[in-house]
Amino acid sequence: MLKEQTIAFIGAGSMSEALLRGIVEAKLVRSLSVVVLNRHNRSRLDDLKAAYGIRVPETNDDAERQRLVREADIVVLAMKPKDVGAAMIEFRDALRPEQLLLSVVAGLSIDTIERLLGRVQPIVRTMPNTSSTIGLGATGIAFSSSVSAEQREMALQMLRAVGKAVPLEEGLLNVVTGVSGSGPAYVYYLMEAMIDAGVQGGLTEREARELVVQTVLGAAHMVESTGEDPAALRAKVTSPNGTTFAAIQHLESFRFRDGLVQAIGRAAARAGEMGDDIATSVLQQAKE
Ligand SMILES: NC(=O)C1=CN([C@@H]2O[C@H](COP(=O)(O)OP(=O)(O)OC[C@H]3O[C@@H](n4cnc5c(N)ncnc54)[C@H](O)[C@@H]3O)[C@@H](O)[C@H]2O)C=CC1
Ligand SMILES: O=C(O)[C@@H]1CCC=N1
Repeated sequence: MLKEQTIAFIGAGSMSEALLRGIVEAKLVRSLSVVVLNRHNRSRLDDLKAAYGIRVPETNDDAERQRLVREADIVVLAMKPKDVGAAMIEFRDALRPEQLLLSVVAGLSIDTIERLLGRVQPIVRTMPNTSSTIGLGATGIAFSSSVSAEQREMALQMLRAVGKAVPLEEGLLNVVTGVSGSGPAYVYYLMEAMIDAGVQGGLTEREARELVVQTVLGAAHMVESTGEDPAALRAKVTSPNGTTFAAIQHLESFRFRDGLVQAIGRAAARAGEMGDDIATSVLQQAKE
């Protein structure tokens, strides 16, 4: 049961905050069973403690940080990919073989963690997105072979506290990174362009923003609540030789759809490259 677990977050950034807020507010855990560590920025920890009632280390003492990680049932890795090598080396000796490691780090593979630890370990590799902050995240989630059924359930509960979580083979997490991990940025990019167009046409920024936000919200809800394919819904907006038809034709002349498909492929490939870089640097640092 998640409620009886202690959870240590390594890294106090936006992804950690989204996840800890979700599990604390849903009362899936006792707030005092959650501890958050951060490399720098003590005031960030104090703010999280004040907001969610979680625990933070009392000192900046390395031994206390190690102890807090050692004592946890679940350890969440939530630092930037560039910092993961140093963090894994810092906490390697504190980690116990039965602890569940849950990573949100883009590219960090189960294999890299297990090679660094020199053993199999229950590991959950996830790829969430920033909409987790408001409970509307979309997360791909993969499990190492030694994750127990109970640990699997607890990890799913944690991620489902901040949105939807889809269990997948680990090999699919790079494409998930391209589709939904980075996905909010493509939608914001589209929204930026739609707002620009409205302003260029004479709307105020505020008017354009209000109309665009509602359009995007409405379109997402339409797909969800009707269960229809986006293509079928698009066809209903598109009158023969009308305005939408003209706009889509123009987008097609720029190969917009192909461009987006290729962009997502590029993001997925980049996730793979980042994973390779992390593996090289983590294993190199471990040898030094
Ligand atoms: N931003 C996004 O859209 C998404 C990010 N991610 C992944 O989430 C991870 C975290 O991202 P953010 O929360 O945006 O990062 P962030 O930079 O806001 O926070 C990371 C925190 O970790 C701390 N940290 C670094 N090394 C540490 C150590 N050894 N001990 C304790 N704390 C340490 C840093 O001081 C920093 O405060 C990244 O690996 C990223 O790939 C995953 C999905 C989506
Ligand atoms: O841009 C990045 O690398 C991270 C991973 C997914 C979203 N943001």
